[in-house]
Amino acid sequence: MKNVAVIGSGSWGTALAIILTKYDHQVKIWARSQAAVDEINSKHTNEKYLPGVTLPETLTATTDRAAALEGAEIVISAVPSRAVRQTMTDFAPYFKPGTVIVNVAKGLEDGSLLRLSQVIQECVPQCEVCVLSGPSHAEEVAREIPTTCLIASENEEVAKMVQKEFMNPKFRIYTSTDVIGVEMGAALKNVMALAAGMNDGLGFGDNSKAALMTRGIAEMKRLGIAMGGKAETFAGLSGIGDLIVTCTSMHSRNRRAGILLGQGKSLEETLAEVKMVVEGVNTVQAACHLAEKYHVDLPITQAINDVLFHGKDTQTAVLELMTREGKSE
Ligand SMILES: NC(=O)C1=CN([C@@H]2O[C@H](COP(=O)(O)OP(=O)(O)OC[C@H]3O[C@@H](n4cnc5c(N)ncnc54)[C@H](OP(=O)(O)O)[C@@H]3O)[C@@H](O)[C@H]2O)C=CC1
Ligand SMILES: O=C(CO)COP(=O)(O)O
Repeated sequence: MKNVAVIGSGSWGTALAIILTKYDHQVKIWARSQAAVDEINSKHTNEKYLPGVTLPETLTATTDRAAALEGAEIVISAVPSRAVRQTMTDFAPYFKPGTVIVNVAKGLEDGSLLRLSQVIQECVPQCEVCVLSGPSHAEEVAREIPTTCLIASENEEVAKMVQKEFMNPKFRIYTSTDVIGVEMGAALKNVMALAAGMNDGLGFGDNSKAALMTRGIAEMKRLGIAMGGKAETFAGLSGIGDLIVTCTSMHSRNRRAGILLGQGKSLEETLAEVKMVVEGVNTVQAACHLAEKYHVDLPITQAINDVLFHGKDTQTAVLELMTREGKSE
């Protein structure tokens, strides 16, 4: 049993807090809003992010950073990618040296193009940073539907410690030392899920979805390998596994956003309707910049970038993808 702090009271932070509390850890959530803290502490719910789910009564929340981290041996960072640097900078003075931080956000930092574990390590160099990824919608983990994830750390001992602590009969954890591959799979699958949603919103079918996912994983792998990740990681839980769940599940925020975009809604309308964070939208520009930097071709990612930020209509983007020069697989 460990003392675990979860920074962020959104759907994923709350779901992880629930499953860890149910399997005997002492868990405290840090939320930025007092209303969220009051609801968790007194009503044992988080209706905005996990409607219909009852939280364990021993799971508590606070807005106080020092109180949240007091005694914490493992800290989960569960804020969206755009909030990671500021949040970790604000928390930095409260971390004890050697604390293990598990980043669960899936994305890249705009501008710096850094992976999120790199951002966290810059903010809190005194801590051990690792990454949790895999096909894991919060809505299902919170309801104890069997789920598998991956803990990635260059330090295998750290990965094994987190595996041992987080694993339970409903939440199976594998380890990996390929942090680059795991983080790039996690970030890039969100862009593909936007495309899969557009496929559905446009009224396309199963052939086009299968094509998108197959060529999508090829793109993810191409960039991931160029950055130093391993090919086999993209055949695993944080590659094809997460791609499948995000491209096909109605729980996926990215897929839902893609459906609305495919139906002709603007990006602004789409984000307002989905309400929760849509990381693919935040990741696509960074992915295009990385493609330039590493000289790799990412046609689907580029097409999504053109649709989201350069006014290209979805039908034209699909036609252009389909009529590119013929290639060998
Ligand atoms: N949901 C899921 O199933 C999964 C999500 N993830 C990843 O986890 C990360 C978090 O996603 P998720 O929980 O779904 O997001 P949600 O949209 O459900 O919640 C976001 C949380 O972050 C807080 N937050 C937002 N902006 C800031 C900020 N600037 N500073 C501090 N806190 C902030 C929100 O607080 P407030 O409520 O006050 O706005 C809220 O608690 C994402 O990177 C996502 O890709 C990974 C696997 C599964
Ligand atoms: O990463 C996820 C599932 O593994 C969550 O994906 P969405 O953010 O699209 O809901």
